[in-house]
Order: sequence, then C-alpha cells, then structure tokens
Amino acid sequence: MIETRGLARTFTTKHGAVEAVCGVDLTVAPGEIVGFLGPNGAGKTTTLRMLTTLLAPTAGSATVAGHDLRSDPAAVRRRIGYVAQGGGADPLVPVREELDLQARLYDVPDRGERIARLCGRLDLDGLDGRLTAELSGGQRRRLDLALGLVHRPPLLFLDEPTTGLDPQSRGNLWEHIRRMRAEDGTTVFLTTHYLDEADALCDRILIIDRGRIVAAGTPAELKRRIAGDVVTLELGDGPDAAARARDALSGHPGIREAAVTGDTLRLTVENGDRELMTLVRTLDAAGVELAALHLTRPSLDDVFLTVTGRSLRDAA
Ligand SMILES: Nc1ncnc2c1ncn2[C@@H]1O[C@H](COP(=O)(O)OP(=O)(O)OP(=O)(O)O)[C@@H](O)[C@H]1O
Repeated sequence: MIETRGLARTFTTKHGAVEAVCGVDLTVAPGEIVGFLGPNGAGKTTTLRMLTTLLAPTAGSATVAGHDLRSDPAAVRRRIGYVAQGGGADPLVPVREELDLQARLYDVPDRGERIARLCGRLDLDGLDGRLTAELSGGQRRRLDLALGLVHRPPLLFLDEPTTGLDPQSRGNLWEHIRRMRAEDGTTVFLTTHYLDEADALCDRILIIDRGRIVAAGTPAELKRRIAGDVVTLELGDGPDAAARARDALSGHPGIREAAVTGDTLRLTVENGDRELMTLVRTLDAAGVELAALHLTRPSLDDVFLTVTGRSLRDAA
C-alpha cells in the first residue's frame, strides 16, 4: 500500500541545508496499522507530508495507494485520507454541512447514505446540527476521522490522532480505528507520541531518528530484539556472590549484558521466559545461592531509548 525507496527531503534555509528526511525505505502492506514514532524534529511530519503529496520530495521514489507519488500525485490524493494534527473542520460550520462539503469535494456519488453510515459508525448520530466548535474533544476527533473517510480511501494517514484526548476518549478512538480496519480493510499509517498507543493499536512500528528509519518491527519483536527482557538476580551469599554469579553465567548464549551492582546481578536476555530455568540451574550447579529473582519485560520506551538514545517521554 506504501512503498518508498530513498525518499528524502532537504530544506534550504538562510543558515544552510537542513536534511529533514535522508533516504527512507519503508513498506506498508494492505490492511496494516503502522505507527511512525520518533523524537521531535526526527522527520515524521516531513515524511507524512511527502506521502500525502503536500510536499515534494527532493530525492527518491514512492508508490502510495497504487500510484506513483511524483508522477501522479492527483491519483494518490483521490485514494488517501489525511487527518491532520488539529483536524481540518471549520469551527463555525455545522457537522452535517462540513461532511457534506467534504463529500462534494470528492464527488462521492451516494453522499447522504455515506454520511449517515459514517455518523452511525463513529457515534456522531444526533450531532448533525451542532457547530464543530461545540463538540467535545473526542467527538471532534471522530468527526475528523469521518471527514478523512468520506470518500472511502483504502489508506488513511493520521497525524497524532489522540493528542489532547482523555484516556477514555483515546481508547474509544482506538476502537473506531480497529473497527475501520476490520470492516473495510483500511490501511492506517499514523504518527504518535504515545508509546502505549503504538503498543496497543499498531501491528508494526517504524522508528525514525534524524531523518532515518532506525528500527522496524511488531511491538513485541522490537521489545525482544532491541531492548531484551531484564532478569534481576539478588544474591544472598556473601559480598562477591553477584560477581561469582556473573562469572558462572559468562558465555551463556542467551545473555546480552550482565551488570553487577552490590549484591544484585542484572542480566539483559533475549527471551526471559525460556532462559530463566537454565540460569537458575547453572547457578545451582556453581553453588551460588539465590535470594530472589525478577523478570521484567521491556517497554517500547526502552526500545526507543536503545535506538535513539532518548526517552520518548523526554523527547515528546
Ligand atoms: N519548512 C522547513 N524549513 C526548514 N526546516 C524544516 C522545515 N520543516 C521541517 N524542518 C526541519 O526538518 C527536521 C524534521 O522536521 P519534522 O517536522 O519533520 O520533524 P517531526 O519528527 O515531525 O517533529 P515533531 O515531533 O516535533 O513534529 C527538523 O530539523 C525541522 O526543523
């Protein structure tokens, strides 16, 4: 549904050239929900603006929704929906009129029916006559979704869809996005600053940093492959017990890192569940006594920290 090769954008400023996006290769399959994450200034918006035809690339190529981005941007525009960060609705126009206008712009043949169906599905029934300025934050975002979907695009771009919403409205919007994919097979490409959103909603995540994709995979894959599980062993067996445990475990194939602090040994392992028993047996055989043992799963923030050197929470 999206395929880019070496997609790049350089801005020329008074102070010289800014390489906002430096050669991005990415693939999004039909029906996927893909999250695009990165620290501030990483190149997310620039990439999104290129993919939605709002900004011309300075290099590279891309096929979006079946059409070439550079040679046929008009065809791309007809096949995609785009919900910008602040949404596009005019605050002083009633909901129904706003939807009708959008449907006319795209020449939707069965306008009335399409709008009624979207309002039903996105819980906007009964709000037709309200000005968009009079909607709650959640209702407003659902209207933005309806506006992006009115022409039945197979591919929808969402720029930070739930920023500023309370947790309940965020969860509700996730449900609507999931349902849209389940019922219509809509492909979704979204940017977000919320790691829990990426974790709960996205099939796959791409992390961009300084204009380059630095990691890609399912949330579970990224956590396992990049951050790894953490096994913390507390040793109750004299002052050098943690160091003895580390030595006994050295060369163990599943261990990526081992760090001793006081009487604690902290191990980063590929697959904590699988390794746990072997670790305990090895320590037992070496005569090292364990006082306690904890297994901690990494979060997406750990992944983010590993690949960008920054916590997304700090970077956001
Ligand atoms: N019109 C422009 N002129 C010059 N530089 C720009 C322009 N737009 C973006 N940039 C620069 O390109 C880089 C990438 O910006 P971009 O807005 O794509 O990042 P982002 O990942 O979307 O960040 P944020 O999370 O803050 O929205 C930044 O260094 C930014 O300052």
